[in-house]
Amino acid sequence: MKLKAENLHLHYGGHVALDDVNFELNGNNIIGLLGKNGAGKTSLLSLIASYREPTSGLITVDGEEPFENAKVMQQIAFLYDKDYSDESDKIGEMLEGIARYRPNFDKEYAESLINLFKLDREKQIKKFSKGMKSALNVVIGLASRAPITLLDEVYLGMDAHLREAFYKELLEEQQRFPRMFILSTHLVSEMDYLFDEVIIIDKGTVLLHEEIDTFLAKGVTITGESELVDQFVGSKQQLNVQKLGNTKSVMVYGGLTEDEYENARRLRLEISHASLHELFVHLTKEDM
Ligand SMILES: Nc1ncnc2c1ncn2[C@@H]1O[C@H](COP(=O)(O)OP(=O)(O)OP(=O)(O)O)[C@@H](O)[C@H]1O
Repeated sequence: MKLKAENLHLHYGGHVALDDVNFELNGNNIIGLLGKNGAGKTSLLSLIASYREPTSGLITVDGEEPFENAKVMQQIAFLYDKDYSDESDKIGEMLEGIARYRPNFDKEYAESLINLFKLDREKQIKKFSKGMKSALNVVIGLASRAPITLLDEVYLGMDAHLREAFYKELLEEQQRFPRMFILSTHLVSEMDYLFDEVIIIDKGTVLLHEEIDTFLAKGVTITGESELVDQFVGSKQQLNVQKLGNTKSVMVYGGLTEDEYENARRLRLEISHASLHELFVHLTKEDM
């Protein structure tokens, strides 16, 4: 499926939550949607899911706008930290209801996920713990097999074991039934291996959208004797600098050429790649 945002704006009264957002997503990839608190991730996902209408600009799914468009809405599953405090149904009853409007919903798969996450079939959903409610969202999100699945911080409250089970299941499911997943997260270092692409949103605009390998290749840390590091770094964009005695470590953005790698070896400088977490933190810090 093709998901396209063109000059997208969303205002809440006088507050600008999304400011000229543009991107195009094609194909069956897992996309990490990263941004600091309040950057606009949930706002963007709610436009894609047609929970809201853009103030201006366009969001399209295979050329069609999702807002109040039943055909497109069926193609998109949006799972978020929903308030289940009035939900007196048990899990079986709830999934029966969902299966009625989700054409690809796989009940057998849902049952296996309920077992995997050890969700209590006899308990009312409103009595689930926070982690269980999140696991329920994962069950709905995966078993719906919607062509576009949006998971907004869906791990909230899940303990480390549950999260690991979710990540493993997501990757296996993506092998079985490839589709587009967009995952918003603050657990960048824990989830980086899941992503094929990354979108970083900052203050309501898209700071970057890249394939993960291309992006990661751009973040390089050079460590060595201070003067040599300074000489090597020259006018490159510096994301972070650390000094210890006469040793300096500089994280640069933009990647290195083969000649530069060779030069670094000659100067006995140590080169390492920055992690997604490091790149994200330094690209979005306030004084950038
Ligand atoms: N219903 C609303 N009314 C007014 N302002 C809102 C509303 N929802 C969000 N905002 C504001 O819009 C901006 C973007 O919020 P949004 O929830 O999209 O960010 P986010 O990136 O998902 O944040 P977080 O990581 O904290 O969940 C924030 O400044 C927020 O305060």
